Amino acid sequence: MSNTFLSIRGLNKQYGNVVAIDHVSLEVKKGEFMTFLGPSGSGKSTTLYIVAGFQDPTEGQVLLGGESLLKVQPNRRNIGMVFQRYTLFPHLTVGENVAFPLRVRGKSEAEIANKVDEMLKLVHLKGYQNRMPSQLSGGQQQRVAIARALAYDPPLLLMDEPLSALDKKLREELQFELRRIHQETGVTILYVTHDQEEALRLSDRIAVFNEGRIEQCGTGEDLYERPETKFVAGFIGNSNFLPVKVSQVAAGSAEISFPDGSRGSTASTVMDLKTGGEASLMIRPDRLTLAKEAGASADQVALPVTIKDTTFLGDSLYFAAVTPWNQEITVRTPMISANPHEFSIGDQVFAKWHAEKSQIFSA
Ligand SMILES: Nc1ncnc2c1ncn2[C@@H]1O[C@H](COP(=O)(O)OP(=O)(O)OP(=O)(O)O)[C@@H](O)[C@H]1O
Repeated sequence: MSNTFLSIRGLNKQYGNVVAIDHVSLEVKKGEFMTFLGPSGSGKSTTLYIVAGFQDPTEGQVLLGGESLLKVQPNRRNIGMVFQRYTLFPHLTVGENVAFPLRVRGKSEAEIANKVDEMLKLVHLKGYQNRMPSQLSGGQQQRVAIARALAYDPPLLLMDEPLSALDKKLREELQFELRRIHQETGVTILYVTHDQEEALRLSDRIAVFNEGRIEQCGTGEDLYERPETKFVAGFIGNSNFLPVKVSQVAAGSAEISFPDGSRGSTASTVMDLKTGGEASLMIRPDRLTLAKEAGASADQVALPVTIKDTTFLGDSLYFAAVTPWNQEITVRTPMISANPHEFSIGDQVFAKWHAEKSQIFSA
């Protein structure tokens, strides 16, 4: 890729017998907001810390602008960093905190004053210059940390769960701010989170980590609409996984049967799908509709279900329904196309979906 800015190649890190990351490779473009998303212990922080220089890889290479980063001392890497916990100097004012990296780099007083002003404006904390960190809310402290990290115009900003210590409302506010700051500065960001909603809101692309590997890297839409593994399908968005038997495989489609004998098809296949084999069919709750009659068009699948619960969620209706083999599945219907009183608990109805809206994975 010619416009690659940061290149992570075959990174491997072992702590004794523990493999923290296993041949992680990734190309990041200049100005991109790239998020590492994955469960606890999946290797996100280890990868970030190797880029930062806090850890050395057992194997692999990291290039920034085509030059190896691994040979450069951490304090010379010119990379901005923001962590989960507020890491401001408690004895310095807000202004002095932001000025700190500039002082270390020997900038002139005039330059420092200008930059501190500009940065506090950027994070919407104009006028807070003389406050002490202890006089700020958690969200404000993180804004100062962001201002400090960006003060010397680093080409790369690393953020390790920077919003996870904040309550939901503040977190959402800062997510919005971060997007704006990213757009205004054009800085390349590597961001670590285990919150999929946060990842979807912020990122240009998301690398999904699982057990030390990147399972898939793509836009939020790629990951939601075209997950390549069952793990990604389950980790991004909500999903129903139905056990199926494969009765026929053709190019780009498969005939399947469900445990109650009902038949259907799916417009997706995976490499190791075999006729007669077991597989898992994934359908998003928002791709399912409920109907009183079975009548389905040729490209639709209709499964008999019994409604177990209905919930009004304001913008949508949520149903829990039980299949003939006693599996609970969920259906989500936007209010705009729903009549809240059409279905009741105990109703025997049909859950329908279009074959191309489902995806099959080896079981
Ligand atoms: N210093 C260490 N010594 C031994 N094992 C470690 C060390 N640091 C990390 N590990 C292990 O490496 C694996 C990856 O950890 P890492 O912190 O990168 O995951 P993570 O995805 O960032 O998780 P979290 O979201 O909990 O921070 C885990 O199994 C962890 O226990």
